[in-house]
Amino acid sequence: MGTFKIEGGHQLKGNIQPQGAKNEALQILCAVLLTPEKVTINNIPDIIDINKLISLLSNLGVKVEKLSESTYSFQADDLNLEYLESAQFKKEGSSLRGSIMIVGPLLARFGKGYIPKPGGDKIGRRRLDTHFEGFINLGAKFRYNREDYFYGVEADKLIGTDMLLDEASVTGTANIVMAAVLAEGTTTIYNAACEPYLQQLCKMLNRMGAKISGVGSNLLTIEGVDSLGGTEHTMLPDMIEIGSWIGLAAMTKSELTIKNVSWDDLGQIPDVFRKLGITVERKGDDIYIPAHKDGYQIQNYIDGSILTIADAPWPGFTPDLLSIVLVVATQAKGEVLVHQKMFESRLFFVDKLIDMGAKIILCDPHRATVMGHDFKSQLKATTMVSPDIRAGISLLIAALSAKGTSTIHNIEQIDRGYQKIVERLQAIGAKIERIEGN
Ligand SMILES: CC(=O)N[C@H]1[C@@H](OP(=O)(O)OP(=O)(O)OC[C@H]2O[C@@H](n3ccc(=O)[nH]c3=O)[C@H](O)[C@@H]2O)O[C@H](CO)[C@@H](O)[C@@H]1O
Ligand SMILES: C=C(OP(=O)(O)O)C(=O)O
Repeated sequence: MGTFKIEGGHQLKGNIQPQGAKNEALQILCAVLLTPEKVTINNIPDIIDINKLISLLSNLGVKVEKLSESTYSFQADDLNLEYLESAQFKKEGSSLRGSIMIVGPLLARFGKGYIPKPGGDKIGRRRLDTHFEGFINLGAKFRYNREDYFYGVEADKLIGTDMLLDEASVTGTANIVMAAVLAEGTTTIYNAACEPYLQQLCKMLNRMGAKISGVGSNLLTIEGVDSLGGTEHTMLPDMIEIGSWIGLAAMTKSELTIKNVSWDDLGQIPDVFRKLGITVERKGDDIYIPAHKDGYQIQNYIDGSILTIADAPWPGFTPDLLSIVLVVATQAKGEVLVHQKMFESRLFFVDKLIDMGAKIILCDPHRATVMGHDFKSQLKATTMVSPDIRAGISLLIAALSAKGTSTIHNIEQIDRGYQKIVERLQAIGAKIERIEGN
């Protein structure tokens, strides 16, 4: 288990370039299974989850070529489908969440898709019903082996149909879209997730020859085609990383420029941080955060009532940034209620922040009220264990703002989503070190 040692209380300064988006990359990499032709992908983040998915694709027989640090080509022209029934696949497929999205493409192209219960963050219940109901609607037969948590779908052919998803699941929509593009006839998917990463997937599939309309809305219409061809695709910058760096700048009172953020794809993210009193300035396609020497003040609602920040499916605010909002609020002036609606186990890390001196009341598993210190009291350094990827980065931000030296264990949880984090933070002046192998 790796560890970070962090000396907090230092101001940072400079530019930071966000990595390619993890959650987009997971969708896009699975889409290479839809064609025997070559697909070239740029801006792939070098993080644990993505490297695991690339290795899984390679074990499945996809020819993978690394063309530069962040560009790879993939060619799925001679797959080894027996791998799907191997013990190795059961182990590798269950070690990340994104692997679930190989099922749709495999089902569409080869008539069968299998997956062990996927991993990902232990942040509450994460059901897969939406995915499999979608495949069943397209005509697939479903089986689930409860003993080894193994899911399977099979179909001689998929037939387009109209469906209304029971929830706007992000990976569920991506999976169903990737199955429907090769189905016979037309599929409509209502209550589809429509976040920028899904839009990116649909645009890429259209470039490969798919016929998807309604991209960006919650009603997708997909006219099935017989086959898809190769393409080139570039990942957007990671919006969760961008939000993390906004939080980092505010809490360490640092002047930071976040480069090439693709502003128009950030939705509510800049405004939510502005509601916490943080100045988020647009400079071309960069975000400029000035040093908040006098702190930042949380806005109330017009009627004077306390601000609530809650998640919702896109274009609502992403649940993946609520842990960061929460940690940033601990040093704001004012109060905020953070309401994590989607996941029931994502707020328990506040115990650690409370140990560090933050004023937080965990109202129930979904809601926490934060009373900011307005920098009148600094957080105290401590030793902690990162429970999940976003709590991990939030604790790291807390440690960088705290007085003294903190230690964070289980940093694999951070490494699975943040590329070369030590080097990038050191480059803007952070005192952070990686201690391997303890
Ligand atoms: C690999 C990947 O892309 N992971 C992201 C993806 O996970 P993932 O695709 O697994 O998440 P889903 O969109 O399926 O939903 C996650 C959870 O929220 C609940 N839910 C979902 C939709 C809804 O309208 N209401 C609702 O309550 C679901 O029951 C589920 O428990 O989307 C999540 C929600 O943005 C993000 O946290 C994850 O980082
Ligand atoms: C929850 C997340 O990831 P995953 O779905 O891979 O667990 C996340 O990226 O915040």
